[in-house]
Amino acid sequence: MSAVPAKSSSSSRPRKDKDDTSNPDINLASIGNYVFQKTVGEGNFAKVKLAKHKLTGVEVAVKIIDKTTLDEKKLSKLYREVRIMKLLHHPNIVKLYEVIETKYTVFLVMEYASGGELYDYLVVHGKMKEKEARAKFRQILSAVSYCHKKRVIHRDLKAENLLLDANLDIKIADFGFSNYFDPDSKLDTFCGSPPYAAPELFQGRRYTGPEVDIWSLGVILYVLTTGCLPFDGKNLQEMRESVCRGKYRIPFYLSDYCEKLLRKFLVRDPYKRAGLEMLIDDAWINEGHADSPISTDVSQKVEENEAIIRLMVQKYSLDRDVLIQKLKDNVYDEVSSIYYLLYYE
Ligand SMILES: CC1(C)C(=O)N([C@H]2C=Cc3c(O)cccc32)c2nc(Nc3ccccc3)ncc21
Repeated sequence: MSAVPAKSSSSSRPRKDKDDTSNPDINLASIGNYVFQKTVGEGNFAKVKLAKHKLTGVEVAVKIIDKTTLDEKKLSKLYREVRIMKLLHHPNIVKLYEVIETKYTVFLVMEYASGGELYDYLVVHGKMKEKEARAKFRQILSAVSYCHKKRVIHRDLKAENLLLDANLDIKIADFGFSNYFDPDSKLDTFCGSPPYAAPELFQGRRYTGPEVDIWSLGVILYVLTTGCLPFDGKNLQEMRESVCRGKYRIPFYLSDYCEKLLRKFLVRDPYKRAGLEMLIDDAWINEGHADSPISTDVSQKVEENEAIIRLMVQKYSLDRDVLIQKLKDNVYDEVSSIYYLLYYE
């Protein structure tokens, strides 16, 4: 039971040829105030490099997107991802510090989660005891309900997209499939990775939004506590049948409260599936946390920190009013990024 499942790819995208050198930005050693160190990840349309901010020394992760490989649709999805990242300020969601755009490339300067993927953590350490799974799951739940309160759905929640920072706190990454939702209308794009996808997505049904993230949260809870996927299959057809049948094994070692919680998440009928507001006072979620309910409106909205502003004005001879106005306007440039890096450090 403890064999952690194989990585799930969110959707098959054509690999672009590696050696196209039409984009002069792709192999830069630095960009803006950031010096690249090593490659942390490579996707089909983006490369992520570890970098260091020259002025503050803070380590960041820079997502480098080669615009020349994107068509109109993908480009608008990229700008939507950036708009959504600018909206989200939560301790368990990776932060966006700065956006640098050239003719060919977009550089998203973001928080670096040095602990890597929760997926890899499970491969190394095996399933978690319920106490540890609860601590992680509470952070995930807090971040996802914060997104839903902002009318944002992630749509690709999975162990591979849950990163860990140096303190092993959760940092939700990769909002590439995220979107806004309207409680009174339906979305119909099939997103996410099959083992974590809700039955209605396999059935091509339209959905409101939050309910598909909630299904994925149920799968994540199962993976955290058992180290296995609840639904599996040799191919997409088998996976689809397994998810739509909705039957999964409950290992003997799972507590009753944990089993009851799984049953609230993994409900095939999206209209019967629990909403996050109901789950916040679930018995398993609150075991040992009676005095500290999950705070869902944890907005780390950046307030003006006088000490940091004064330090920046003196050390980098920046104009105080210009800096404060940038923070008010939610700007993500080389000046405001110094503030964010010092503020969140
Ligand atoms: C910018 C951002 C948010 C991002 O896009 N990635 C990529 C890159 C690799 C990867 C992945 O393996 C899974 C999800 C996201 C990602 C990041 N990876 C990290 N740390 C890390 C450290 C060791 C191994 C994997 C990830 N910190 C921040 C980011």
